[in-house]
Amino acid sequence: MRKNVIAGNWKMNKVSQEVTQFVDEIVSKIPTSENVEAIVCAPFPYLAKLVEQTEGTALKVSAQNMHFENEGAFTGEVSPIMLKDIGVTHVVLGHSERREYFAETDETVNKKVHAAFNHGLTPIVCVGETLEQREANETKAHVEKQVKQAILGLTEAQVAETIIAYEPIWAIGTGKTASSADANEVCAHIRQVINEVTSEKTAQEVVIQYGGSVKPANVDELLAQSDIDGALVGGASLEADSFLQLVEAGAK
Ligand SMILES: O=C(CO)COP(=O)(O)O
Repeated sequence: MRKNVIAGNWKMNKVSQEVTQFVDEIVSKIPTSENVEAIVCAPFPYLAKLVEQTEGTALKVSAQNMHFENEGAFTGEVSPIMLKDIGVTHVVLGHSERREYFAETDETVNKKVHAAFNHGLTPIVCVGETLEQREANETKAHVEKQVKQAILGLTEAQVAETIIAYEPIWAIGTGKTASSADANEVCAHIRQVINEVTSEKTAQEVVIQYGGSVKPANVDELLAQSDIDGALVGGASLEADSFLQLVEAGAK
């Protein structure tokens, strides 16, 4: 059975003292259930400290981006080797904010997914449509293209380990959540695409999260859907109490 992966994407929020306080408040309370995996996706300056603070606990630490090269003249970038070196386990790739503001493309996402696996990091690959695409009935075709490009060239075992986050762009930070049925329909389509590219067995193993205004009040209904296996959460992951409630919902 697939577990729920609840990942809190802090985006560009929190300073050192807030990071420490967050961890202190929740680390001993994170459920150790086999049904759930809890991850915080923090800004680069706090990753090493977070890895130390969460050592031996059920809370995992993710970066929000990385470069695909191992090293070199890429001023301002962080490599997969560096993330692995400090003990980070996951990396968010292709978030819509990176695609929109930082020229991330399906091609660079694919390179980064390969780099993640080459260095033992688990990628959380974000896909999702704009409001215009949804209204033009292009959601499934768009998401299908993003997923296919992201996993291009991976082995079936790597596809099975990839976490996919379906985040409709119009639902991010807007308070608008896709209805659980609509979200599930797209997540089921993603699973079908993976089935076509790999196999039914692999498609059944892949964790597919929903993201976009997830909060304690709507998480149960979303997680009850057949093809939603967790959530990638922005705003509601910033408060320790609210993040903990989301993880507890995932553990049920
Ligand atoms: O972008 C998101 C997580 O990556 C979603 O953000 P919100 O939960 O704030 O809508």
